[in-house]
Amino acid sequence: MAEVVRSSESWARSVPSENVQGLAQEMGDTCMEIPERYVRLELDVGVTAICDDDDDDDDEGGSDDKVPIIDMKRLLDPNFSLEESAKLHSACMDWGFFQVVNHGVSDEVIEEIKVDLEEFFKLPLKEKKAFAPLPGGLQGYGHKLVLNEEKLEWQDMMFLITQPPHARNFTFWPTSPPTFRSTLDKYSTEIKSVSRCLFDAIAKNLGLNPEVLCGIFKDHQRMRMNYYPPCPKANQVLGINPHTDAGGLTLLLQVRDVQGLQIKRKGKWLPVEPLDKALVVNIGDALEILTNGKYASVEHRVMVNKKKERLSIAAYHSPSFDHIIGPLPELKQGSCEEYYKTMKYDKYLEFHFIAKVKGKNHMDYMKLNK
Ligand SMILES: O=C(O)CCC(=O)C(=O)O
Ligand SMILES: [Fe+2]
Repeated sequence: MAEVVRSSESWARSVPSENVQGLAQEMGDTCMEIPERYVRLELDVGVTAICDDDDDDDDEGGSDDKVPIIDMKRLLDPNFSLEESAKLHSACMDWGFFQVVNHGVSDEVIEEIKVDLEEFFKLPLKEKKAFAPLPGGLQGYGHKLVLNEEKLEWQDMMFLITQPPHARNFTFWPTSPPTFRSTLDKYSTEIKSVSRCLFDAIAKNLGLNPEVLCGIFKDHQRMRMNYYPPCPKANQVLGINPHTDAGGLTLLLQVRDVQGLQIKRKGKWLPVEPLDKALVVNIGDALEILTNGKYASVEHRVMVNKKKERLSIAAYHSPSFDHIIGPLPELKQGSCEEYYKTMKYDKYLEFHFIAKVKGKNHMDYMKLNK
């Protein structure tokens, strides 16, 4: 096993990971078994909730097995915004996940980023390795954060800090493939403005000054580009382990119409159906803490497909490392108790990434009286 590289960011450790794309190819060519380090005998695929396309529940409000859909055009239209904001509020409280349509990211940019991403993962390994992180760095192709899982994840990924000014400080950025880089620039800027709109609407729903949330989440955007090769024994591996996202809001684009993302809902795993051009949005731990638990970060994982590859891009919007995270004073007024500890975000991250945790257990540590 590769040696752990301690990054310049105190909370993060990353290890060079195996090239899973190559491994999957080799398995296809030789009919070899899945290496033991990937096999999850305990995988509870049996409890996966069924997503029934034919049920009569309407998407507008009632369905309990489909992630709510928020229409951003309606959210911004004075004639419909009250109604759509209420939908957003209940999605944040009851689901922690929703899909956003009419989000304003242009079709052109979405198409470009999808194509560039597919092209990148198609490159020969040698070329992709040119984008491996420098020693101690986190950004680039092939390394992964260590989450203390003994079993490996069935995926390759590239991790980038995309939002200036921080992006400028990192070595990967100036060396990224030029077309990819300009597409990412456009995509990250457009995604950033979608996240601003959402933070704004969320702040209004919580009775906060919009500047409060936009201020906290204004300049940290990271992207994780995920490539999940097919696996003949797809039910025995995991593309990504059950986890919650650490930050405020994650905006995810699923590149192809291949199901894989599942969220924990009422004790079961529920698939999130890919919806053309929609962004899947979820609440992260920092927003759960800031809202004093009113909005919850929800555990999710990724299953892989037997035959098809799957790609996604997750854009995380997080507080800066030295930001103090705790329940916002405005949300603990009156009789409301304070349920979470207050600490610097990097201290929290250290715990999120380094503690021996699984799924969402680490949030227990953040709760008071535990
Ligand atoms: O690929 C996906 O659908 C989800 C990825 C994810 O959860 C993440 O990158 O944090
Ligand atoms: Fe995630």
